[in-house]
Amino acid sequence: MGAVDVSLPLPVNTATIADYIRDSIAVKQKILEDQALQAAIVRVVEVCLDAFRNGNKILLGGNGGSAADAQHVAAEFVSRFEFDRPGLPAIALTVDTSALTAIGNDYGYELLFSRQLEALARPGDVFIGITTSGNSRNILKGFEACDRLGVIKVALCGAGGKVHELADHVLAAPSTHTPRIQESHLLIEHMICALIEEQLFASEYKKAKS
Ligand SMILES: O=C(CO)[C@@H](O)[C@H](O)[C@H](O)[C@H](O)COP(=O)(O)O
Ligand SMILES: [Zn+2]
Repeated sequence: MGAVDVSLPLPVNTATIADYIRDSIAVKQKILEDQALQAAIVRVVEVCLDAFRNGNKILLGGNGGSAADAQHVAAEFVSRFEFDRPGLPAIALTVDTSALTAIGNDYGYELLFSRQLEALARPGDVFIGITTSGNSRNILKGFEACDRLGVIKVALCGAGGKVHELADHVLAAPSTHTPRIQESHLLIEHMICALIEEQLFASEYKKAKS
């Protein structure tokens, strides 16, 4: 067998790469200029701080790339974000393959998050549902369950979708394009983690920043 040809069949289109970067920056620029969205981010931080201070927890759910986000954020709370400090209670409802396959198989994929919320959530907890379309049925059903359970509903979404009407707090990336929305979600998620860490652990924060 001859050497493997690892070159791409077509020349790499650097114009396309530049367009991707520009599009991503454009959505983030809109977030930079969107005072209402920034105020909503602060309100979500306050809601999460209240939950942690009252002994409650944060639960997160999402599909595909947003499932990865749910795990990413939960790990940042439970382990650490920017500096060492005690762990904070957060659970990604996307990680237990036995629960996910049992619920999907026995009750249906739509009930993936609502069933786990019914089992794990307590009044005063916060559910962050991450969905770029804003219409994923399992997230919508999750929010319906929150109403029955006294759980605060935060939607991390894009410009459209039914979650806008269902959630208590809507953090909408100003785009309808899934990858661009996901890139902005990561920015918003990291801002929320940073602000919560700073508020809860002010002296450790100051030490880490000095
Ligand atoms: O990561 C991506 C696309 O960038 C995909 O895996 C994407 O997350 C999946 O198609 C999801 O099922 C989309 O769900 P949603 O964001 O509309 O709730
Ligand atoms: Zn993706």
